[in-house]
Amino acid sequence: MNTVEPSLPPLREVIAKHGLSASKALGQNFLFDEQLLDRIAAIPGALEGQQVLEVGPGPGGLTRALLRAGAQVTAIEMDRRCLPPLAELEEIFPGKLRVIEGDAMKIAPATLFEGAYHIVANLPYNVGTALFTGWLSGEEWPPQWRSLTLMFQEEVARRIVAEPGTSAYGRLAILAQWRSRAKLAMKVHRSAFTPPPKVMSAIVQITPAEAPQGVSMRVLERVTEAAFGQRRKMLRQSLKGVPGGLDTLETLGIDPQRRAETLSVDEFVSIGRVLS
Ligand SMILES: C[S@@+](CC[C@H](N)C(=O)[O-])C[C@H]1O[C@@H](n2cnc3c(N)ncnc32)[C@H](O)[C@@H]1O
Repeated sequence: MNTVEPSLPPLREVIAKHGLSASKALGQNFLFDEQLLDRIAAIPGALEGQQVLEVGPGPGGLTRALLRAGAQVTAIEMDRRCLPPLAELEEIFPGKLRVIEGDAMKIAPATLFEGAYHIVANLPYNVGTALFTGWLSGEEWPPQWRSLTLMFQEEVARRIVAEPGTSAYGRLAILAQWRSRAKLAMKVHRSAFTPPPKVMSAIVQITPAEAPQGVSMRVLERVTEAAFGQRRKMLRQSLKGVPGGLDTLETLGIDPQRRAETLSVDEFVSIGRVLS
């Protein structure tokens, strides 16, 4: 890792110099603690020479940590006010940072890279879950990305890594776990952010695993949508509207009196396989 980088001003100075008052509408909560940022940048593993997509670099705190780790960073930022501080970072790390002004919701990462890349982001909360589900929903598997390291509100992070039988377990857990490994990598206290959000945050790390054979994403989504759409109801009620749903439970020997949250990810995959 490059531990010494030329004359990087403290992030608080960067914010002051460029008048970057945090915009609530853009979900801006900035991280200034460089040690914390370095620890976040270390979660994906060695990044030396690796391509990284960062969504929402803001004034560039996480960006500089990724650059220090030796990554080749592409950053998508919507707020034009953040472009000058990011341009300064480009000068300090020549050829290592590409900044794209735009809405990450409208840019397919695959169009930005040849070959593998990692995604690392302190996500804007208003679009975080939508971006995340988009990255996990592609038909192509393994995807072009090698890992996702993403900051969420802790409650959302817990839903992503949730286990069956818990109230947090639902569609997000199944989406994140049926062909990936998902783990809670770090909790981040609200006081680490400026301004501090109302709730705690946590970082999840996702790495692709082997996709189970014979199951389509679309069918699995239909089943989990129906099952968790009425999560308090028994499966015999909630899966009524899914053609072949009740027969599939019988075929697989799954008790129709069970509720969605008691089914393991593998059981959902088995249902999806029969219906696919
Ligand atoms: C929570 S802040 C994180 C800032 C910085 N990475 C940090 O950790 O201090 C989220 C950032 O995402 C940007 N942003 C919000 N919506 C976006 C979108 N749709 N596409 C790209 N960037 C977006 C915001 O302007 C903001 O800079």
